[in-house]
Amino acid sequence: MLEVQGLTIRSDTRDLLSGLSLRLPADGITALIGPSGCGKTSVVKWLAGILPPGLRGEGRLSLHGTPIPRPHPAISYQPQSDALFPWLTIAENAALGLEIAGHSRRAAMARVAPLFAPFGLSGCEGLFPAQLSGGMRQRAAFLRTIVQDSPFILLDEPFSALDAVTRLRMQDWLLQRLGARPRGVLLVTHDLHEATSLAGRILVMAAHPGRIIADIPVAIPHAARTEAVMAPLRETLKSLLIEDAS
Ligand SMILES: Nc1ncnc2c1ncn2[C@@H]1O[C@H](COP(=O)(O)OP(=O)(O)OP(=O)(O)O)[C@@H](O)[C@H]1O
Repeated sequence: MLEVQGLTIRSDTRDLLSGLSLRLPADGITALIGPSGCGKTSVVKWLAGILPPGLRGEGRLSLHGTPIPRPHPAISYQPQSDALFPWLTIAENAALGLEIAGHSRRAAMARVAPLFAPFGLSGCEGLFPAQLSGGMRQRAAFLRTIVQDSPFILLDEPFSALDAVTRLRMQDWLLQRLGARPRGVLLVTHDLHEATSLAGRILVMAAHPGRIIADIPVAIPHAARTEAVMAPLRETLKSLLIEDAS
């Protein structure tokens, strides 16, 4: 269990978040939804230890009850922008997280190689990020994050640039991968279908200041999450988001 307690994030002019607490179980997906600007990205950036200049965060982070520093090797992060290095090939970018974690380049490359095909990136290994579409770059960034061994993963709108079919494919792939090798995922998304089809828990944030206004467990097995079954939950989430905006 990864636990954040009493997180406050301030800019020079205001408190973006005030006293936010959340728990990320070691298994399954927790979705974080909320209106634009409520602070979702700031929460994950704080967790990843890379809050930008201009923002200051204070809070406690613990792993299985023990306080840990940020950044921490137990946590990997896929930012909203793909953050691929333009001077590295797609294969080198994809392998980078493993190399930083101590794997040799050869071992890291061998580990990422089988994932290019399922990610629709076959033949792109030797290309540079500028030669790929936005959706392809996002898949490469997802590959780089997911291939790492860290038990907790922060995904900030990881599929936002993908077409509908590729997005569904990547979502299925993520569920299968987590089924085979459980990890704790915090998924920031604006897509209520994505949240309700993937998450075991949905945290709803409100703005001014950013805070969590609902923590909703989703106990329905993934195989049973049809449109009709999940529609009432999506309506509940919509009402919470609309109530906050009005
Ligand atoms: N470097 C910064 N300096 C000052 N304020 C910032 C900085 N980065 C973000 N903010 C402010 O923090 C607030 C929260 O931004 P954040 O990106 O965390 O929201 P979000 O919920 O992830 O939004 P979105 O859904 O649009 O991605 C916004 O009001 C934003 O203007």
